[in-house]
Amino acid sequence: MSATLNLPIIDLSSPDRRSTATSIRQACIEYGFFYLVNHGVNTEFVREVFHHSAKFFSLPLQQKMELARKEYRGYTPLYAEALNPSSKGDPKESYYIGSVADTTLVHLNQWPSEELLPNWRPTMESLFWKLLAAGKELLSLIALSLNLDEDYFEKIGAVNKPAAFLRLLHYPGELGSDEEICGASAHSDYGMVTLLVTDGVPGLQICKEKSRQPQVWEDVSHVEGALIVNIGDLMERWTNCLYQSTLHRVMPTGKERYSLAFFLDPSSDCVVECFKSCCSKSSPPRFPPIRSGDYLNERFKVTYGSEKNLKCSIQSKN
Ligand SMILES: O=C(O)CCC(=O)C(=O)O
Ligand SMILES: [Fe+2]
Repeated sequence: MSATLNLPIIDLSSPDRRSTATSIRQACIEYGFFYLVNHGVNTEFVREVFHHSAKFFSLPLQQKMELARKEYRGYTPLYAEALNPSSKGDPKESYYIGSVADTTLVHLNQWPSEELLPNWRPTMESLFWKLLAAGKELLSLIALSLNLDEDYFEKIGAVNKPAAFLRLLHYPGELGSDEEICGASAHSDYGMVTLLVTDGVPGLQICKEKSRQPQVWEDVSHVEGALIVNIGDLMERWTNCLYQSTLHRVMPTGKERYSLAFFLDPSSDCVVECFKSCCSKSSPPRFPPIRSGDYLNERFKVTYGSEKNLKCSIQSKN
């Protein structure tokens, strides 16, 4: 049995931005995870999105494979992805939608036809825009929490062409509850922040101290109407490990589960180097500066193996 955490709840629309920023700082230092409420993505709409997601995943495999992932966009079948590269592949299927905000790459997205799944594409595009808006608003508070100007991520070019991805996930329930098989194996996310929408079925767990052995896993419960936010590896590098990109996984419970993960990553040309407010003489930068696109490319390659056209899929062409 794992303990259940009481993660902090952050109110995105609170007028007291200073105090919200202070709570974000505490949450990111202690957990690297928190709940986000009043984020502008309403519960009714989320229900509709899950309905559309379930419709797609219930199509015959052959039909789903017609939209098989290319350029990191489209359908990924069961076991095709290993979030932990030493695992045999995760028992989940997913569907990736690349940034609809990036005019140079938006054409790479694949969509089921309107005849097959009416209103599917506009619903997913609408979710994308809503999560992008919430994510950008959150980033301004994260900047404040690091004693930076609210528009700092804009100023350094991190969000002008964000390499955002929306991933629809489906964990089939019938695969059993073998302790050894995770729905999503232990991993940290790669980029800035992830906004996660869950359907109420449990399974998500975090390990607060990744280097501690044996690892201690704690359950993250679903809070109706809240998004679950977690810090990614590039944010950890930016903050010199002040903010944790926490290890997490999804354990099977025997129940079918759906989730929606929105990865908000920096524009590929943005150079990620330790924020001045996060290093000092006694605490020098732990990581060399790195171009976001190069870093993400490497991480994608390890997770998905060598995928053709990997480079052009996540690097914007200027
Ligand atoms: O499905 C979930 O709850 C988590 C998914 C996740 O961690 C990921 O896709 O990176
Ligand atoms: Fe994740």
